[in-house]
Amino acid sequence: MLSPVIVALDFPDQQQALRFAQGIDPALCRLKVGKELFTASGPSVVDALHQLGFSIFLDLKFHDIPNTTAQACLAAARLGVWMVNVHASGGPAMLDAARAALDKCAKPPLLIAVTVLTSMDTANLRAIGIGDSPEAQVLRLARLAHAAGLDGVVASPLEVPSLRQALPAQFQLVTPGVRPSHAARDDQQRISTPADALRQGANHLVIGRPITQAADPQRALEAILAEIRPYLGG
Ligand SMILES: O=c1ccn([C@@H]2O[C@H](COP(=O)(O)O)[C@@H](O)[C@H]2O)c(=O)[nH]1
Repeated sequence: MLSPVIVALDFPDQQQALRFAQGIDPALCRLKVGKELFTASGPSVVDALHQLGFSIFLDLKFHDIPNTTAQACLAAARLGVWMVNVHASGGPAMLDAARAALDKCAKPPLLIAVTVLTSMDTANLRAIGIGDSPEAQVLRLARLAHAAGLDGVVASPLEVPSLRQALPAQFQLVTPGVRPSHAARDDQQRISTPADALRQGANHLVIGRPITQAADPQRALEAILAEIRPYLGG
């Protein structure tokens, strides 16, 4: 079975990202290219990581009017990435447009919707006018994403049990906010350990700083894989 770990490559430039990637075995994880690295380096970093043998989650979290979002998803698909994402809070018309655009591709990437950022808690939600709990808001947005035919959602591991109960088994659950028990929480609010996230039914674990900032990243990755091995299927 493929590793469920997606390492978040949050580096300031291509050179540092590639230096890191060259020290990691592509059989052990996928990589996530986010806003910092893509803004600094552009599509060339995706090409270079593909050449090293990695599958790429392009985490640009598109959130715009339907046409702009759809065209951005198409541009991402042309890079040959494995997964792309949009914000579910862009609403049904935006989600439908993104889905329709990617359906025109011969080999579309997985299309995933971000629900509530894992850095947000109840107080943050209230500050932007949402009185519901993170769990209720995640579920509402995940249902929208599912209704629009998306392949899954990004949510914290804490919402995985209710998502698994409410949505079909093939709906992909991608969870950042994953922290080995010894690791710092950083700016994440809704967290759990890699083993707990998988045990609850997450498909993919997005993990950045606990691996990228480790003294020995390959060893940190291998330690996480050893912790989750009992919970891997097949
Ligand atoms: O809700 C979300 C959506 C995306 N992210 C991204 O995941 C990584 C997490 O990195 P850590 O260093 O493990 O905290 C980061 O690239 C975020 O942009 C998220 O954390 N939460």
